[in-house]
Amino acid sequence: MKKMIIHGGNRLSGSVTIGGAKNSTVALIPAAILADTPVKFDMVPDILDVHNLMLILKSMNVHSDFADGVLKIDPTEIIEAPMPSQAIKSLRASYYFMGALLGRFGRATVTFPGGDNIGPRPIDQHIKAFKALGAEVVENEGTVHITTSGDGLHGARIFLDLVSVGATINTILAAVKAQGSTVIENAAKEPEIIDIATFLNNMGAHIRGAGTDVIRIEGVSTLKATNVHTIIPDRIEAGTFLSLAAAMGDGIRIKNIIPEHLESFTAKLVEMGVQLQVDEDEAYVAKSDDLNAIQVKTMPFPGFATDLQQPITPLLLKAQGSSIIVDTIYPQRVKHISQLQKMGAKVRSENDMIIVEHTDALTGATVEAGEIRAGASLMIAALMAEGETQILNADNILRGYGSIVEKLTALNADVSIEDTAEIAE
Ligand SMILES: CC(=O)N[C@H]1[C@@H](OP(=O)(O)OP(=O)(O)OC[C@H]2O[C@@H](n3ccc(=O)[nH]c3=O)[C@H](O)[C@@H]2O)O[C@H](CO)[C@@H](O)[C@@H]1O
Ligand SMILES: C=C(OP(=O)(O)O)C(=O)O
Repeated sequence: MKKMIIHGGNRLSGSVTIGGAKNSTVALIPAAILADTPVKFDMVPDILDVHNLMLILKSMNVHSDFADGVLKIDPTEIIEAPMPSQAIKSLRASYYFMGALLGRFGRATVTFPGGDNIGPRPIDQHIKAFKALGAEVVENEGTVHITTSGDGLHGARIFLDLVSVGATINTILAAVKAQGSTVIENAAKEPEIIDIATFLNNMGAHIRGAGTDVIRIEGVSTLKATNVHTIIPDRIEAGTFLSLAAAMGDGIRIKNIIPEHLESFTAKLVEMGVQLQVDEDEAYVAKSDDLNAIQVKTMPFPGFATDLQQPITPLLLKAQGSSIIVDTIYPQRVKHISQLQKMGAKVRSENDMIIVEHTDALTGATVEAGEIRAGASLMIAALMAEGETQILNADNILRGYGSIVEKLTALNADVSIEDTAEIAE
C-alpha cells in the first residue's frame, strides 16, 4: 500500500503532457488476445491497471513487454488457463477478458471484476449481449462461466437497456469474430469505444458506427496487426489537470489533448469564469479568480463525465455561492465528501446531490482515497491546502494517473509517494 504526501499551498506553473487514456488502454490490452499476430501499442500510460493486466496476460502464456510507453503483446501462443484472481479483482476492466476470450476460444471463465467502489456496478447488459450472440452463461460463486456449442457465436441485434461503456466494448470484442452481422443499439459513444474499434478495424475487423449509438459489426475470421496503435489522450487525466490549473495555477499549459473530448468539461470551466484558452491539441489556463458557482449533471458521453465530478469539486470550493453536482451514472459516488470535510471543505451530500459551498481555506489532514477519482479530488484539495496532507490508499490514484509525482513536481508541487506496506500489516 502507498500513501501520497503533499505539502500544499505552492502556486503551480509550467506545462504537463497528458498520457494515453486509461479506459482505452484497459480495453485494448484484452482486445489484443483476439489477434493472430503480435501487437504493439504506443502512448501507454504507466499505471497500476496496465501492470495488473500484464499479470493476467502472463497467466495465459501471453508474453508482454512494457517500456517507454510502448507495450508489446504476443498472443500467438495463448492457452486457456485460470486467471490470477487478485489481479482480476484489482481492476474493473478485467471483465473485457469475457468478451475477448469468448471471441478467441468460444468460451471464458472469469471471476467478477473489481475496480472502483462507486456504488452498484452490475454486468447484466454484458451477459445479455453474450447470450444474444448464442453463448450460455452461468454465474457461480462470483465466477462467470460462458460457453458456446455447435457453430459458436453468431451475429445478433442487441438493444442495450442502458448506455454502458463496458457492455458496448465487451459486445464488440465477442462479436468481432462471430459469424454474421451484429447490430448494437443504444450503444455508448465514448471516444474510448472509437479507439478500440479503430484498433480492431486496422487489424481487419468490420466495425462501423463506433462513436454513434448504433454500431454494426460484420464478423471476420482473423485479425492481424500491421501497425502500431497509438492510444488517444486521457480526457479524464486532462480534466483533472485543468481543474488543478484553474484552482492553483499561475499559468499552466496542458498538452496532448483532444479538445472535442473535453467540451462538456471546458464549457463548465468557462461558465465558472476560468481563464481558459483551447487550441488544436493543448489548453492554457491562466491564473483564475472570481469564479462563479455552477450546476453539474453527469451523463454518458458527450455529457459531463462521472469520472470528472470528483476532480472538479475542489475547484468549486473556490467559487462564490453554492454549486450542485448530480451524478446520474453513479449517485453513490461520494467517497471524497467525508475526506474533503476533514480538510475543512464545506461540501455535503444530500438526496443524491452534492452541494459545494465557497470555502476560504483548506488545511492539510490525513485522508483516504476510497477510489481513483476520489483520490484525484483529494490530491487537488491537498495541493490547495495549507500544511501537510497524507492520502492513504494512494494505490487507487496510481491505478489511473501515470507518472503523477513527476508531473506534479514539474509544476512546482511538493509531493511524494511512500510505501506503507508495514503499517498496513
Ligand atoms: C474501465 C472503464 O472504462 N471504466 C469506465 C466505464 O465503467 P463501466 O463500463 O463499468 O460503466 P458503464 O458505462 O457500464 O456503467 C454505466 C451505468 O450503467 C450501469 N450498468 C452497466 C452495465 C450493466 O450491465 N448494467 C448496468 O446497470 C452501471 O451501474 C452505471 O450506472 O464507464 C464509466 C461510466 O462512464 C466510468 O465511470 C468508468 O471509468
Ligand atoms: C471508475 C473508474 O475506473 P474503473 O471503471 O476502472 O473502476 C474511473 O476511471 O474513474
